[in-house]
Amino acid sequence: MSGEKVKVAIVGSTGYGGVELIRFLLGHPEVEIVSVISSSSAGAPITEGFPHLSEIVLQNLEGVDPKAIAEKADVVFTATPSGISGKLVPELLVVGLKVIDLSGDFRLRDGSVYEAWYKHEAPDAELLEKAVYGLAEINGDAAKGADFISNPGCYPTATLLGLIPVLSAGWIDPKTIIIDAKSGVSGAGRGTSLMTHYGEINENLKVYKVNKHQHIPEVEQCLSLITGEPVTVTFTTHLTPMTRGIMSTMYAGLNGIHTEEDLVELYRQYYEGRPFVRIREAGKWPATKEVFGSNYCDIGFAVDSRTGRLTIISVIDNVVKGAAGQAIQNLNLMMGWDETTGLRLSPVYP
Ligand SMILES: NC(=O)C1=CN([C@@H]2O[C@H](COP(=O)(O)OP(=O)(O)OC[C@H]3O[C@@H](n4cnc5c(N)ncnc54)[C@H](OP(=O)(O)O)[C@@H]3O)[C@@H](O)[C@H]2O)C=CC1
Ligand SMILES: CC(=O)N[C@@H](CCC(=O)OP(=O)(O)O)C(=O)O
Repeated sequence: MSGEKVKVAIVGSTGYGGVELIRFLLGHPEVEIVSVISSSSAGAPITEGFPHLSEIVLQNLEGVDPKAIAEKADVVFTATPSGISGKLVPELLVVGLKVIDLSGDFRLRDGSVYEAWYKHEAPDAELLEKAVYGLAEINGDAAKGADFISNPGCYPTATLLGLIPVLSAGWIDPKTIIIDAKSGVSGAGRGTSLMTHYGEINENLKVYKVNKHQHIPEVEQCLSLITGEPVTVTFTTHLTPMTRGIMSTMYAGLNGIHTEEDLVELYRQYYEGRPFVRIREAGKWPATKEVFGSNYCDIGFAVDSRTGRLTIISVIDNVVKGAAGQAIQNLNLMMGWDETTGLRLSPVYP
């Protein structure tokens, strides 16, 4: 790159994913943010809605104009809702931008599956084929040099990182997988709703989208690629009264006898050289606070020799590893940089 910084733009910069991209990219040594984009507040300083960025981000918000973005930027992040990205991304690719999309629009290979679960018209099959699914620890090689990456969903990131090593090893029966996942309210984005406002979620725990969550086909698509045959899962999502964090607790029947120590060794080997996945020692389980504000995914295990079942606990910060952090990890892979560049922040504690 001859010492020049790569120029990045962010569409959806006024959402939770977009603002978190700004926070991390400000500390990234290889990039410069050249444009923060909003479809509804173009012309206003970003600090009007986000005073915490006062005297840090000086630009005004700009409108969504692919040609104008291409004149300034090399890479664009689309932190936009599903249904919007599907229409916008083709316009950004055609003007020569590299794109990293945070929405669900390009994660599913089969457009008819997307339409069934997301209830939007699917993007062109050619683009669905072209999009590299950016689960960095699993598919990082495909991201290297790519010009279009589809960032995984928040729940699938925690869930797949937790399940793939043991499924690849053949130690669990894929027919028995049950996933019980919980998210903080920022997973629903910045918009207000009856689901997430204080009086509704404070001191409350809610189950939602049972057997209907749009991340079910994404998890099944990836697990089926691992086993080579269709895998279906029971996947139940919960909303918890916290701002950030996902805990995915997964259950499956074990094939044969494997101890917690065996699992720790299997996972440490599988993720060797992948600094953002941390495996707890046997008998220790991670908590969401231990990854808060960071790009880590922490995983722990419990084997129940009485029932022959394995429990896997995987935690991430949904806004970081589940969205903006992983998107930057994908930028690093795309550009051939060390995957940790700009992401070496320890979790915020307490
Ligand atoms: N929050 C999370 O934990 C995660 C989110 N995601 C995905 O990332 C994406 C962004 O999520 P999040 O930041 O939480 O969502 P938010 O609702 O907080 O933000 C979305 C942003 O998109 C912008 N937007 C809306 N309509 C348009 C449009 N027509 N054209 C351009 N921009 C538009 C809005 O900004 P404005 O009105 O200023 O244009 C808004 O700020 C979503 O697809 C989400 O599913 C994925 C993983 C985790
Ligand atoms: C707490 C909460 O509401 N979380 C959201 C996650 C949304 C998301 O990541 O949606 P995409 O698939 O479009 O990326 C949900 O469960 O729908």
